[in-house]
Amino acid sequence: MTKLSVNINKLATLRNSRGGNQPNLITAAQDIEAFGAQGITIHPRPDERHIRYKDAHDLKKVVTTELNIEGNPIPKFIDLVLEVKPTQVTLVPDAEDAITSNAGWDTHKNKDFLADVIKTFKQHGIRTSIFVDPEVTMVKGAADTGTDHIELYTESYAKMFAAGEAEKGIQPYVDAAKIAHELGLGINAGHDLNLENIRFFKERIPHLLEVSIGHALICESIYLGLENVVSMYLHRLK
Ligand SMILES: CC(=O)[C@@H](O)[C@H](O)COP(=O)(O)O
Ligand SMILES: NCC(=O)COP(=O)(O)O
Repeated sequence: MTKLSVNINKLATLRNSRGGNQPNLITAAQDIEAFGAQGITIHPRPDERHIRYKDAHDLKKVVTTELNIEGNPIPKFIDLVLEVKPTQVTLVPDAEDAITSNAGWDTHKNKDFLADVIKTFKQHGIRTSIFVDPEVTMVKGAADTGTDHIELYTESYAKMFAAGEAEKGIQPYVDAAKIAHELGLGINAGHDLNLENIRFFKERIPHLLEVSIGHALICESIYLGLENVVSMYLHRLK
C-alpha cells in the first residue's frame, strides 16, 4: 500500500494571507485524517511564509497518523524537529528564497553532513528521508548516508507526463526505485503529483511507500468544491 501524506503548506499560505485563523490548520489536519489520509506533511521555511514553527508544535498534539516535517536542516530546523519529534523528517536542500523545492541533494558532496544530521535524528527515534533526483548515483549516495528512506523528487515526471511523454518521464524513477529497494531504502515520492499523474506513477513504481501531495491537492479541492459552495450561497440568497 502507498500512503498518502497531505502537505498542508498551501492552507497555511491562505491563512497567512488574511491574518486570523482561517482556514484552521488544526481542524483541516484532523479532517484530512478523518477522510482517510495516512499522514500530514508540513514544510516550514525559515521565513515562515506558510507553515510557522508554532504550527509544527500545535499539529504534533493532534495528528494521529504520521507527521512528516520537511526542510533544509539548518540549525533552527534541526532544533524544531528534535523538539516536535515527528514520525518522519524529510531533508530538502532548498535555498532560503526558493519559491518551492527545486532540486534533490547531491548525496556524494553532502554525504558527511547528511550522515551526521541523519544520525542525530535517528538517535531520537525519528525516521529519516532525503529528497533526491531520480538518478541511480544519487540513490546509491543516499544509501551511504544511513537514511531510512528517500523521497524521489517528481517534478520532472510531472512535467513529462503533462507533455504526453509519460513513458520517457517515468523511466528514471523506475531505475532509481529499483536500486533504492535493492539497497534497502524505503521509497517516498513527491512534488507536483496530482489527480492526473498519480495513478500511472503508482502503477509503475515498485515498493512506493508514501507520496506527499500539497499544491495540486489543494487546488483540486477548490475546483471540485466550487460548484457545491456557489450553489449553497445561491440557495441562501433566494
Ligand atoms: C519537498 C517538496 O517537494 C515539497 O515539500 C514542496 O516543496 C512543498 O513546499 P511548498 O508548498 O512550499 O511548495
Ligand atoms: N514532498 C512533496 C510535498 O510535500 C508536496 O509537494 P507539492 O504537491 O506541493 O508539489
